[in-house]
Formats: sequence, structure tokens, C-alpha cells
Amino acid sequence: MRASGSSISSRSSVASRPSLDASWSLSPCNCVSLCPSSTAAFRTYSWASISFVLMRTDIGWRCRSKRPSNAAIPLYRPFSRKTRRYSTQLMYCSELLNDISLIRLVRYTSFPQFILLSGITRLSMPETQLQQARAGKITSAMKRVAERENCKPETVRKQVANGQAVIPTNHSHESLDPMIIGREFSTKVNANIGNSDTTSDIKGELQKLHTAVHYGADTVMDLSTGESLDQIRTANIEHSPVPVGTVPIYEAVKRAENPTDITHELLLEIIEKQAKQGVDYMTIHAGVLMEHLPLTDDRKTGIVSRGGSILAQWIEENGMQNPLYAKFEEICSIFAEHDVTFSLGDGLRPGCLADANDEAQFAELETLGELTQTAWDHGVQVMVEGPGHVPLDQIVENVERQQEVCDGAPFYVLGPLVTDIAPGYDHITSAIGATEAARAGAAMLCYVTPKEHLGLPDKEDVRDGLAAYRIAAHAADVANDLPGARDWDDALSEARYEFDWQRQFDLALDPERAQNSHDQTLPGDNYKDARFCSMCGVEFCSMRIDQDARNTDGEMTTINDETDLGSSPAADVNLPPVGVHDTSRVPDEIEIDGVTFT
Ligand SMILES: C[C@H]1O[C@@H](n2cnc3c(N)ncnc32)[C@H](O)[C@@H]1O
Ligand SMILES: Cc1ncc(COP(=O)(O)O)c(N)n1
Ligand code: SF4
Ligand SMILES: [Zn+2]
Repeated sequence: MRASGSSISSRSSVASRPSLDASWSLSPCNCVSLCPSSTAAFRTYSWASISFVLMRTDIGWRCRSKRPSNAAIPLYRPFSRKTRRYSTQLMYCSELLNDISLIRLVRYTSFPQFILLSGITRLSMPETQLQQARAGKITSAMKRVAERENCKPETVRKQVANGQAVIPTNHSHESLDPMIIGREFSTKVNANIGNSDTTSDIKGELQKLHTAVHYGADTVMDLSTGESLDQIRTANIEHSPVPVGTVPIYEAVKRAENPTDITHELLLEIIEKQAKQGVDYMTIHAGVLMEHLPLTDDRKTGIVSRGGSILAQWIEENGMQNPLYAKFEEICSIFAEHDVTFSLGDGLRPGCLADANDEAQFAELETLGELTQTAWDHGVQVMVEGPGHVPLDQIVENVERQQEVCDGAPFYVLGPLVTDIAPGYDHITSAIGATEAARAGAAMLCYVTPKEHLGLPDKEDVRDGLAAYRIAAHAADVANDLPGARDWDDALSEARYEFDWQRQFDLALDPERAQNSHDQTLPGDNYKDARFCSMCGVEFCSMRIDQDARNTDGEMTTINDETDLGSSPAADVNLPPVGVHDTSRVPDEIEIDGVTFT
């Protein structure tokens, strides 16, 4: 049976190994998926657990009943390219069968297109969190998430089972501490990092990753488009306790001579490679359809999504449909194998207030709604990306429409920026929109840094962006009455009123910044229990005046009850800087090409 320990350390044993499920039953549709597809899964599993392997014969598989010596067994041969993927999966089986002395074809199953090989133990592919949730299983990732969100594991399972929440957990992401994204849970924040062709190396990227995690990013996206893409991605995954997202079309552009030369095969190859590397979720801009492109003609700022603009160019120059749309089901199969979560990209999102909520944006959203269903049919977890630049009064409509069109799949919004006038302050223009979006039901906010529209963010920008977005997420959680969220505000206010400066710093979203600001004018230790600060000075300190008055009236004794953050229902998210990730599986060091990074 599946490992059932609730401790975090048992997570990988559940998430990344084939399940041994005695109650598994044969059915034509899951026989193929019975064959494991991840070599990693094999290596971590003992041979003894394999009981049988099923093979499809109707799609061109041939089987030899005898194993030729010790060589890899050519058990299966595809008839056509269409069956190539099955071939890959089954060849892994043959690697495994190598170690087994006798393979006997015993009988046909009740489904004539399948041959049952026995003499070996049962084996099945690790399933996605969605598939397991639907089957009524509570995985250790679900248990861990329930612990972090202070809810029942069954609540988590139900939310995942019906697609209202996702737990991005690639089977190969060993250092991950599972988290959940869904409107019923605390609002999450994503930080974009990654290099471009002008700046930043692996070391700089790892520093941005550390900064992002330290300041409370719930997920990070590696949006690198410069040098060393594979190395940066694998280093990020290895070091990240939070889910890592990518946009595979970016690598395709780097690999092809010209974006128009990107082939379907190249895209699938890159997606599969990144899935094997352990990427937890991928932005797939499959909703940018040929027929939607004319709808952007009258826009003020056209197509501002990078992925969207590249695909639009590809579609126009090749005169063919979006390859990510054409190959969507193949992508689903890859995602199902590794439990990669879709982040359905909004390639036609508005790039300015004037273009918000236009026909192109909503036409794409309809397509994303259909693709959500297709992904669910394949047992793959889905979230949906949203805009961008939207006037404050149109944000609720955006969220409600997405929730309706995509049947409650989690909404993951970039900002949105509520005004276009403040380059240099777009972490603020967008955090205002993000707060409104989260209030209306967005599940995850993609941060925007002060460098937006101006340049590549560095680690200080990452810190500023996260501060703005942690505030947005928390403000929405408080307003939405998330149990315990307000306790953090109450505890800090108590410390403030008591002139307990140290506690006020400690409880601050960014403790270092709070202390530095106080130190700028009143650095001495004696000021750390002073009953005023330099804002008003001792004579005009309203809190001191008020306290003295209340003291005289004998009221102070009645207001002494302290909020205990440790026992708050939101204890895990009420911790400064914010949030707690279990980093115990993140290695202290990593070596890349002979250079050690920490
Ligand atoms: C979709 C969002 O991703 C941001 N974005 C794109 N590439 C990077 C990067 N390397 N680092 C940080 N943010 C990035 C854009 O600024 C946009 O806001
Ligand atoms: C919320 C969100 N939206 C979009 C993108 C992708 O960027 P792009 O669409 O510009 O390629 C992203 N990474 N996150
Ligand atoms: S951020 Fe800069 S590089 Fe990116 S689309 Fe805008 S102007 Fe172009
Ligand atoms: Zn913009």
C-alpha cells in the first residue's frame, strides 16, 4: 500500500514512486497508464513490487515470450509514429524486466487488446494529485497542505478532486514542500525570476530564488530567456522548497533558429524534458487561436504577452493553428505522467487599460475554458492565467467570468495594474488590482516588481515586489475572513500600542526594514522601549497621551489580552517575513560545472 505517514519526509515516497494499490482493477483506459513512464520511479522502487505488466497489442505492440540473454528486451515495437509515446513508456518496462528471470505470457485478459504478462509483481504509474483525489485517496501532499492551511485533509481532497484547487507537485521535485492554490485557501503569491539575454548568471538567479522564498513567495517562475537555461532551471528546482513554474515556449524560441521554425516535435521534446527535470507547473499559451488574432487589430498595445506574441507570429507566418493547441492532448499525457500542472497562459491579455475586457481577451478565455475540461479529462491539474492591465472597476467582472467559464479552476492573475501612469511604481499600481482580484476570488497573484516595463528585476526588486504582493494577499485574506488571518494584524497592533518596539519589528512583514526605519532617527537602545517615536515626538505622541488618560481612568488593565499567534488558525501564514516552507530537503550546496553554489 501507499505510504501513509503524515510527516513531510514521507512525501517523496508517495509522490514520486509508483503506487502499489491492491485494489487496482483492470480497465481498457488505464491499462496503458499502468506502465510506468518515469525511469526515476523505477530506480527508486524495488523489483519485488512488480506483479505484472500489461501491453496493448492493438496499437502495434509485439511481444516475445522469451527474454534474450541479459540484453534489454525488445519486447515492444511500435507500428507507427503515432504509437511512439507508448513505445517510450513500454521500453522503460523492458528495462525493468531485464532483471527478472522469467517472463511468461500466461493468458489474455478479458480485454482482448491487452496481453497480460505475469511472473512479475504488479506495477502502476504514479498518479496525479487530481487522479488520486478523485479515487478518494488522501496523499501525504494533501495531508501536509491541510496542516499548512489548518483544515481537514478531506477538505483538501475534495477541492483537488473537483478541480477547484491544485497542488503542483512534480514527482521529481525532491526538495518541494507541497502547497495548495485555490480560492478556498489562503491567497498565494508567485514571484517571477530568471535571466534575459542582457543580465544575470546562475549565482544571481539562485540569489533571487533565495530572496523570493525568504520574503514569502509561495511559488516561483523561472522565466529565463538568456544563457544556461537548463542549468538555471535544474539549480532552481533542486534548491526550491516551493513549486517552480516555467514557460516552455521560451526555450523553444532559443533552440530554433527563428521562432517560425519551431516544430511540434521540438515543443513536445522541450515540454517532456522540463517535466522530467521536475518543473511543477508550466504556462501553456494554447488559447491563442488563429481565429482570435484579428480581434487584436484595433488594440492600443496589441499582444503584450511574450508567449502570445511569439505564437501569433508563428501562426501567421506558418498559416497553421497554434501548435500548443494542436498538440494539447499530447501535452496532457506528458503532464499526467509527471503530475505537471497546467497554467493556461493568457497570451491575449490586455497590455493597457484601454484594451481590457475586449473581444480578444474574452475569446481566448472561452478557449481556456474548453482546454480546462480537456486537461481534467486527462487527470491533469489546471489553473488559468489572467490579466494584466485592468481598470479597478472591471476586475471583479474578470474574476467572475473566469470562474464561470473555467468551472472554478483556480485563477492566477498578473497584477492587474489599475493604471498605466506610474512606471517605476508598478508593484504598487498592480498590487492594488491584485488585492481586488483576490477579494473577488483569484487564488494566486503573480507579482509585478518596480522594474516592470523598464528592465530585468534584481534581488532588491524581488523583495519590493514580494512585500507589495504579500500585503495584497493578506489584505484580501483578512477582508475575505480567512480564519485567523486578522490575528497577525491584532498581534502587531498590540505590540505597537504597548510600545514594544522589538516585538513590532519581529512581527513586521519585513522585520529588517521596520527596524532600519526606526533606527534612522532613534538608533539608541534606550529608544527601543520609549513611549514615542520621531514621527510626533514625546510631547505629541497620541498613543502615549491616550494611554496616560486611560491609565488614570483605570481602563488599561482591561485591554491586556494578547493575541497568541502560535495558536492562531492561520499560524503557518502569520509568521514574518511570511509563511513557512519546510526547507529540510533543499541541499545546502549544489555543484554546476565544477562550481559550487549555496
Ligand atoms: C508575465 C510577467 O513576467 C515578467 N517577466 C518576464 N521575464 C521575467 C524575468 N526574467 N524576471 C522577472 N520577471 C519576468 C514580465 O515582466 C511580466 O510581468
Ligand atoms: C500570471 C502570468 N501570466 C503570464 C505569464 C507568462 O508570461 P507571458 O504570457 O508574457 O509569456 C506568467 N508567467 N504569469
Ligand atoms: S518589458 Fe521591455 S522588452 Fe518586455 S515587452 Fe515591454 S518593452 Fe519589450
Ligand atoms: Zn504591462
